[in-house]
Amino acid sequence: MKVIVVGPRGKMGKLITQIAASREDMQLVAGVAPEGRDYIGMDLGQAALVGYDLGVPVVDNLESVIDGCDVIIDFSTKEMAMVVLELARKYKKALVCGTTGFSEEEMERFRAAASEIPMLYAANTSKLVNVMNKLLEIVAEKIGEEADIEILEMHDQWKKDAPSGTSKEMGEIMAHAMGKEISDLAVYGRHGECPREKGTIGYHSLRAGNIPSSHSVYFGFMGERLEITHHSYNWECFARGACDCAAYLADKAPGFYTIQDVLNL
Ligand SMILES: NC(=O)C1=CN([C@@H]2O[C@H](COP(=O)(O)OP(=O)(O)OC[C@H]3O[C@@H](n4cnc5c(N)ncnc54)[C@H](O)[C@@H]3O)[C@@H](O)[C@H]2O)C=CC1
Ligand SMILES: O=C(O)C1=N[C@H](C(=O)O)C[C@H](O)C1
Repeated sequence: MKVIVVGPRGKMGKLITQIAASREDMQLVAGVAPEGRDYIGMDLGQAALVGYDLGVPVVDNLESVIDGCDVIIDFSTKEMAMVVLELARKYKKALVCGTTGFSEEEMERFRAAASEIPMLYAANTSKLVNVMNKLLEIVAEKIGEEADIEILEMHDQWKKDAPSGTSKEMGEIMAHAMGKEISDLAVYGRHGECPREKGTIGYHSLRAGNIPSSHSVYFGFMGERLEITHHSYNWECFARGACDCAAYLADKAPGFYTIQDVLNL
């Protein structure tokens, strides 16, 4: 499978490049970085600190290399992801997008592209987060109406979006399990709102140092609470998952795929 990585010097892009380079089922064909970066034209292996040359370049124009790939892996910014999406559609290339921070309209563009290309969107490519999502679905279905539900997520100081894509997805999963729409339940940054409004889901975001990612969901009852938590120690679990998603698309027809399909959850 021939792979292009967008943002190969980013936290995720670098790891994805390193992991893809180590996989026998993948061949990297280029990295795509923003115009003006001093590593444009450099070997992708050097730029992404793989430790050896890959014999393919980092370019600043996706369109100049897109013909040579089977799949594009995008963990960049919401602006660049939209550019990548349109080019993937134009050239009929499979796309894995793990970028977060999109509006509902932008998410709809990913779903629309699925009639033309194999499209996999995953706000979180960690296996254990997606197992946690299954647990949340069960718990919300059983006790969601009774509990005060609060989501707390922690990330590094550089993260561009809040709340995290994962926490938004967790809220949606729980709302659906309760037969509701998250737009009717969500309260962002609850502090200040007292007493707590019953039947809502609160979101709390904390940004500090280089915390890779933590998500906790609290189900508050009278006299007891249930907490379900995932911590990542670094970003490797997400990068491995991203490469598994790309490999999953190898023989797929156009359609909208999710990490749940990849993990068979
Ligand atoms: N789905 C998942 O499991 C995960 C998703 N993410 C998401 O992935 C995204 C990236 O996260 P990080 O790697 O931490 O960010 P980062 O800031 O370290 O990397 C972003 C990369 O995108 C590149 N980029 C920006 N504009 C570009 C353009 N016009 N052309 C080419 N490249 C461009 C930057 O040069 C940079 O290398 C975020 O939205 C984050 O929330 C992060 C971790 C896991
Ligand atoms: O930016 C990150 O780091 C992460 N972003 C994703 C999100 O917004 O949920 C996934 C994971 O939490 C890491």
